[in-house]
Amino acid sequence: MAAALDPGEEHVNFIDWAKKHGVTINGVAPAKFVGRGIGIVAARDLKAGEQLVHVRHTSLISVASPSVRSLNLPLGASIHGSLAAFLSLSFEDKTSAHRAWQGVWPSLDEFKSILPFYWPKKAQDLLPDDAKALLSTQQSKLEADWQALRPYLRASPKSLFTYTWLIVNTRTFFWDYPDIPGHSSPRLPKKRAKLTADDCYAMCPFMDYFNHQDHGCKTDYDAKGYSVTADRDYKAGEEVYVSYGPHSNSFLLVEYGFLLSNNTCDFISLDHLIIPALSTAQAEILKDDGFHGSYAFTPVPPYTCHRTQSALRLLILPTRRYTVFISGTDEGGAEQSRIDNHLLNLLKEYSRTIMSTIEDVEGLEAETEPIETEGFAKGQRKSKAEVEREAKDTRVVSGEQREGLLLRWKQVREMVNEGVRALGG
Ligand SMILES: C[S@@+](CC[C@H](N)C(=O)[O-])C[C@H]1O[C@@H](n2cnc3c(N)ncnc32)[C@H](O)[C@@H]1O
Repeated sequence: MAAALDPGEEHVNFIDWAKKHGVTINGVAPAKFVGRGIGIVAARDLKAGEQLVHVRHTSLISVASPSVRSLNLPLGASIHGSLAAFLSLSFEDKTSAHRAWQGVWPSLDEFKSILPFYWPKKAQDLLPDDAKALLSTQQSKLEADWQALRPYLRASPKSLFTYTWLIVNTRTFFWDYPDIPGHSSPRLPKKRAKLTADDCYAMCPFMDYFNHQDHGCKTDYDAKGYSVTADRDYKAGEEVYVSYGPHSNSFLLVEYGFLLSNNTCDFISLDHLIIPALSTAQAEILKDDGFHGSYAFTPVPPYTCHRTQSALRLLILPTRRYTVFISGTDEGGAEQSRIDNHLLNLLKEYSRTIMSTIEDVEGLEAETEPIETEGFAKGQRKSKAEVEREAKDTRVVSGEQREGLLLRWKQVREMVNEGVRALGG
């Protein structure tokens, strides 16, 4: 069991604040865990089914909260961007009601070492393709939100907006406003029937202390608020997790800044191996049929999903054989060995790329000591020397970043090797 360490004074203050602001805490407490920041520990033996935390709905920060609505942010701005704008303005407001909560979030320096968003370009360029694609989407969304919201941010710098945007990215929970009655209310960001997953999240005090495992405690919500219930018995001192969803390690790395060593939801994307091999006509067919991209390979049977099987069939068989396969009139058993063989060759080719990429990552010059930088998150203005150090920081790969890259590539190599073995290669 990993040691649960004293989290520090600011967390004691926050717990006091949380209890006075609608958070009920039962048998758990925040603690520091090496390599995972703060997490939640069982403060006594816990029984399966016990409610561990309840957070009153009025304590959440969502775009329906009166303090966010009072900013009159543009209706067209994304929910993610609007929450980040609210947090940026709160950070600069010494009288903000959320100061005790902000004080327990990770610092900018912590984000810089773990989130690929802040990594030097040469380290970002060495991420696996699926992680690179996720990072590029993240960068575009953040830039679009900054452009839409900067006129509303008074003197807030982009660096602060970026930090709060990433706080929202790593610390929100799904929330579809069950406490707001009716189909259409001025407090809802859209008519209820039109809400998408991107419209539905909220910051949730204390709940955002829980670290992730692929299986964890049950999280639930209703009009009264959010709750966490023990999924099994826990011994005092054990870390208590929730699941953020069935995410691959590439997703966890880019969106949250960590990798699980044993992730039953892990997979690799084959998009970069299949999509470039498609002709324009084949790509159009797959787009029309809703089968373009997201080709997953898992290291356990059945290894590939229906989308991957469909794309491989279109790629190497006559189009009519693809058509009967996707229509379900023929399961394609007669051609399965040709498909498997093609996949085997793709995996072998990928295996060679992985070997040379691992050499490139090992060759990255790593700083042994992380460079200390002070940020606005601690309410300080930067000196010229600090600004210069930060500029250097963006070019130097830290030992932690290099180790993260190396670990991810080794996990990818293991999954590819498993595929090669399973396909008889
Ligand atoms: C919702 S917060 C959880 C609390 C956070 N650890 C903290 O220090 O405040 C999500 C962040 O926690 C960290 N995290 C969550 N689960 C983790 C895990 N299994 N291993 C390592 N870090 C984890 C990541 O930095 C992630 O971005």
